Amino acid sequence: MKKALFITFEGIDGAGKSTHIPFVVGLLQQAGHKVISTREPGGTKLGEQLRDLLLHQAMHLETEALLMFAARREHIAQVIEPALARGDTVVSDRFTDASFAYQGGGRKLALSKLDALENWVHPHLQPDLTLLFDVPLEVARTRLDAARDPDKFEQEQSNFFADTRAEYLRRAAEFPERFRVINSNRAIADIQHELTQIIASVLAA
Ligand SMILES: Nc1ncnc2c1ncn2[C@@H]1O[C@H](COP(=O)(O)OP(=O)(O)OP(=O)(O)O)[C@@H](O)[C@H]1O
Ligand SMILES: Cc1cn([C@H]2C[C@H](O)[C@@H](COP(=O)(O)O)O2)c(=O)[nH]c1=O
Repeated sequence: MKKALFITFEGIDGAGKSTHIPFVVGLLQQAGHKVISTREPGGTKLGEQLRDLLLHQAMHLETEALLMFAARREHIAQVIEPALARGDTVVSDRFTDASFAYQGGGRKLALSKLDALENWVHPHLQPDLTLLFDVPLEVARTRLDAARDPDKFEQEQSNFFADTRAEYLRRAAEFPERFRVINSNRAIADIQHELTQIIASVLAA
């Protein structure tokens, strides 16, 4: 049986991560994995309701962090852990690194509070692989402007995204064994080529 993997996609809004999820899911399926594709905040009925609040309702930064982790608790219990226990591979569009990057880096919530929430909600669960799609802020902004109406996070100023991006890169340096930083300011075909190599090396390990 294939080893079940937990793979997360991260990056600032507009970095291009969601564009590549179907491609990576396809690579994993070709290798014989049954794949559950999901997202945060969300992934469950309650999580999607919380997502709607989180993306559209102003709130205290600690409320925001707590709701992110409440949605995550449900997501882990209802989707992620059962899938991994069945032997399925889970691909999630964002996970806890996003809380460190957005609530910690962007909003300046103390990282010790996020450590405490992480240790409470998933003390023994970490992604096997985190793909961090990295782009300069102005590239992400241009892509978002062309794509859709901005939600609460996407309306933030450039210093918020600079700090969010910096925290993502800091975590990538802290956890090099699971992070791969992908230069997402390239043609989609070039990024797919690199993703093919990364997934092949993870599957071969
Ligand atoms: N390499 C690329 N070159 C040009 N455009 C791209 C590239 N990657 C993605 N895009 C476009 O940028 C926009 C944002 O992409 P996408 O939705 O994948 O970003 P995201 O990182 O998932 O953002 P969010 O987190 O806000 O959902 C889309 O219109 C997409 O087609
Ligand atoms: C999991 C998580 C997400 N966020 C933010 C990041 C994005 O702005 C939105 C989700 O939108 P997407 O288009 O699906 O990427 O939520 C956050 O601030 N903290 C988190 O933990």
